[in-house]
Formats: sequence, C-alpha cells, structure tokens
Amino acid sequence: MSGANATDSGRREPLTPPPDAGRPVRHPDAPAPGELLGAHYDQCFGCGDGQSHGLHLAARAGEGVTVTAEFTVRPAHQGAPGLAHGGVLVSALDETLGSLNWLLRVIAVTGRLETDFVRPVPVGATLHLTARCTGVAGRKIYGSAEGRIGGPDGPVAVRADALFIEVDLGHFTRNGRPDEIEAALADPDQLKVARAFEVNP
Ligand SMILES: CCCCC/C=C\C/C=C\C/C=C\C/C=C\CCCC(=O)SCCNC(=O)CCNC(=O)[C@H](O)C(C)(C)COP(=O)(O)OP(=O)(O)OC[C@H]1O[C@@H](n2cnc3c(N)ncnc32)[C@H](O)[C@@H]1OP(=O)(O)O
Repeated sequence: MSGANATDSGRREPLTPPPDAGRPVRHPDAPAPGELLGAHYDQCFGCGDGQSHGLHLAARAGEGVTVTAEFTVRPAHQGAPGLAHGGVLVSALDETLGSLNWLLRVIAVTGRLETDFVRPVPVGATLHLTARCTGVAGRKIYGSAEGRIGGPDGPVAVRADALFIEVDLGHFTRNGRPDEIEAALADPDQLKVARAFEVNP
C-alpha cells in the first residue's frame, strides 16, 4: 500500500536534507522571479478561485527555488474568536511550500510538515509567506517556510519545515476522482494543466 512503510513504522523522517542531498535546481521554464504562479486547480482549498471559503493564496516566483505568497485571514478561517485557526495557517504554509515544486517542475505531495505557531494571527491580517527549497534527495524534496504579519518584514507568526515526496500522475488517477482529473486535463488553460500535471521531462 502506498506509503505504508513510512507511516506504519512510526519512523519520523528528518526535515532537514541529508548531507548528500542535491541543491535544488530551478527548471529552465520556471516562471520568472516576480511572476504570479496562479492556481494549479480552481477547486484547491489553498489557491483555487472556486472555493469560496478557501485561502485564495496567491504565490509568486522568487529567485532560485523560492516563492512568496500572501493570504488574508477571513472570518471563515477562525479558530478562537477573531483569530486564525491553526490548521488553516498550516494549510497556507503547505500551499506555499507546495508551490516550490512548480519551480522544480516536479509533481509532489506533502509527506511531513512540522509547524511552529509563534504569534496569534488576527482575522483581517495578511500573512506574508516565504518558502525555499532546501534540498532534493531522490524523490524527497525538502523545504522551509515562514509567515509574517504586519508586512513582509513584520514579526514571524508561523514557520514550518516540510518534506514532499515526488509522485507521478497515477497517484491522482488511482487515489483521486478520475472524472475531475479528466475535467482538469481538459481545462482550456493549458498552463494550469501543465502546472498540475506536467512531470519534469
Ligand atoms: C484535478 C486534480 C489536480 C491535482 C493536482 C495536484 C497537485 C499537482 C502538483 C503540484 C501543484 C502545485 C502546487 C501544490 C500546492 C499545494 C500543496 C499541497 C500539497 C498537499 O497537501 S498534498 C496532500 C497531502 N499529502 C498526501 O495526501 C500524501 C499521502 N501519502 C501518500 O500518498 C504516500 O505516503 C506518499 C506518496 C507520500 C509516499 O508513498 P510511496 O509509496 O510513493 O513512497 P515510499 O513509501 O516508497 O517512500 C519513498 C521515500 O519517501 C519517504 N516517505 C514516504 N512517505 C513519507 C512521509 N509521510 N513522511 C516522511 N517520509 C516519507 C520514505 O521513507 C522513503 O524514503 P527512502 O527512499 O529514503 O526509504
């Protein structure tokens, strides 16, 4: 069964790249620094326009294998009154870190993600996120991210380290909904299709 070894053993994979990990290589066709990445799927909770309560997170390519992103906390994202739910903040970190894979042109899913919640994030606040890929070892892609409030140079409110695992398109066709995958493949926005499904040739 997919992933059974890592999860069933209770082993906790380190989230820092091993010494023999390669440096992340930005794909030659990656969007230029400053360019918005756009949503990879319009029903994505993190970035899709089709999810009314979603994060509508907008990620932008940075230099190398880095991205920046912004997410404004709305009332639908509350945990405690007036404050963002921690799980929603994790989603914002996950989405931002996942965007790094588009710069590598690799399809990957989150295997582990560890988060520090440093400051409460009020409703109405904009979380200014940055993420960078810290290494690649085989199918494992390592990344770190942080989110600041009050401006891009404001205090850190959340930070995370994550390990993504490269998968092929079959991961989604086997485990997801084939009809929706077909519909996504038929999207006239072929850039979005490529973003969701293209594997590094
Ligand atoms: C219309 C649909 C469109 C869909 C398109 C979607 C995405 C397209 C891609 C890019 C889009 C751009 C941006 C994405 C934006 C947002 C990001 C959100 C990302 C997510 O939110 S995504 C959802 C949550 N995510 C999951 O739903 C994963 C569930 N899970 C599994 O599906 C399996 O578990 C899997 C595949 C992870 C591994 O399974 P597997 O069988 O392929 O791999 P295997 O077990 O052989 O492990 C190989 C090596 O990885 C290590 N390893 C494995 N699993 C690990 C773990 N969990 N932690 C630490 N290390 C792990 C092993 O220890 C071994 O390491 P070693 O080689 O050293 O022994």
